[in-house]
Amino acid sequence: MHPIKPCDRSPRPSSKKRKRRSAAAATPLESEPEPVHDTTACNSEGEDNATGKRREHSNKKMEEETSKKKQGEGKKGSGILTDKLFSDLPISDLTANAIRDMNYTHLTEIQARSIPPLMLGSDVMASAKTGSGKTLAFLIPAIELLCRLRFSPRNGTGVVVLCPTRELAIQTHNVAKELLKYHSQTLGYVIGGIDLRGEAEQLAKGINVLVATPGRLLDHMQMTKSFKYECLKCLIIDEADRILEQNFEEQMKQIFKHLPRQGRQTVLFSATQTEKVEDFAKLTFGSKEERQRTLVYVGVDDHESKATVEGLKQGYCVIPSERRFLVLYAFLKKALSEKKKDYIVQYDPPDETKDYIHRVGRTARGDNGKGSAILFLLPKELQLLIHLKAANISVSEYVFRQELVPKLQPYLSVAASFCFSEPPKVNLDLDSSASKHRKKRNVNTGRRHGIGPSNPYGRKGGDDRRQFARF
Ligand SMILES: Nc1ncnc2c1ncn2[C@@H]1O[C@H](COP(=O)(O)OP(=O)(O)OP(=O)(O)O)[C@@H](O)[C@H]1O
Repeated sequence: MHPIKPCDRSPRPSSKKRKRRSAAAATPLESEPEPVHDTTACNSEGEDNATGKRREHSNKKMEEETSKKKQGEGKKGSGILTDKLFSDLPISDLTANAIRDMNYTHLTEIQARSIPPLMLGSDVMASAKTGSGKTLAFLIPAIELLCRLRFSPRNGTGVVVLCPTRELAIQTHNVAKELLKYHSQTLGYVIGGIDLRGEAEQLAKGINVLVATPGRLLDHMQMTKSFKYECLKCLIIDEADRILEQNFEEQMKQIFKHLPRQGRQTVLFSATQTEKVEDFAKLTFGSKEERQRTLVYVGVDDHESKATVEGLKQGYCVIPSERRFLVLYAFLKKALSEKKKDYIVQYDPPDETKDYIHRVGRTARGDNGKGSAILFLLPKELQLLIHLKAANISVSEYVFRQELVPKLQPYLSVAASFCFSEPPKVNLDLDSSASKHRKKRNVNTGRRHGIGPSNPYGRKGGDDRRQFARF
């Protein structure tokens, strides 16, 4: 079990003391969290009515589902699942019931290999393909840790999960919300693009599990006085490879300076093992020698030759730039008419192989996940395939079947009328000076965005250094 300092296990105070302690919630915390006096915490002694009812309900549910689960035990998915069961994990009933509600029975490999060392309190550095179940792998032990320590809002933040993008932070927050369903611990996120003051108000109330993007976390560390993180017990860095790519390195250094190091567990997860992740590990865990003494490595795909998942079909299609939009439009329209989702279409190539892996990793996720990804390439971009092959990613040529061509034709002609040679005449009846100016400009240049055969990405002159393929 995770080492708990003696003060974490101090006996539960009387209800009088409890009241006094809550009244003193505004006083600064000592370096260790106070024991939490919330009777809904995961211990079985002294449970209140609400907990009793919940337990009764969940026991009933458990009984109902035991037979169901038993039937399912023998038939774990043939994909990423192992034969290890969540019901065999030494976790609280509260987490176990939430997992059952999520309909998960078997652990994926990354979960089976990283949850045990994380539950023991080790620092862990793990990598596994996208869509292999990393989120639960780090969230379950982190939530269990706070549950065991009986964290409550007045203890402030006990777990920080850092994500490279807002979208990922929200996804992670949603999974944490499901896992915390029966727990008393609080959850929240701080991400860029949202009102700083509103977030600060939430932080002041005490967020135990905080999902954050690095820049915004640092903002609050520097500016939000009511943000309490002195008792931080676990720092999780998800998608470490992408965090460094987004130029968060300086912010990460600052964050490490602010965070308490003593008694803190550090966890680093990534989808790919790259030099950047190695650099990050140096920053996070110290030199290689230091790390070898204390760190647990979990490399699920180390023995695997394939960088992408089994259920993913990957194709590429060479299309001259002036037809790319037409093909995209036709492709999407057709997919929509057939009610097909989830296709990953890469309209332009990624800058690096690992970006490719991350993009296609948005489909064929989870156990036995199936999906398709198609990559549009200009003839001169074909050399990207050499880089992909070097990383053991095989992408086969996608040829539009002859019988598909007549089906695509109506869409192609609609798309052709959009922004290519003969735009349709549409009177928007907007007579503002801005629209007049726009009309004038359109007449002069033909294409406002400047995209054309000689400029497929709409580059605005030689100095335009926005992200374009560099192959
Ligand atoms: N034990 C499990 N059994 C069945 N499905 C699972 C299990 N664990 C996770 N999943 C499902 O697998 C999918 C991918 O999980 P998750 O998002 O955690 O992957 P990931 O490795 O973090 O991916 P990425 O690197 O792209 O963020 C999700 O849809 C999730 O619901």
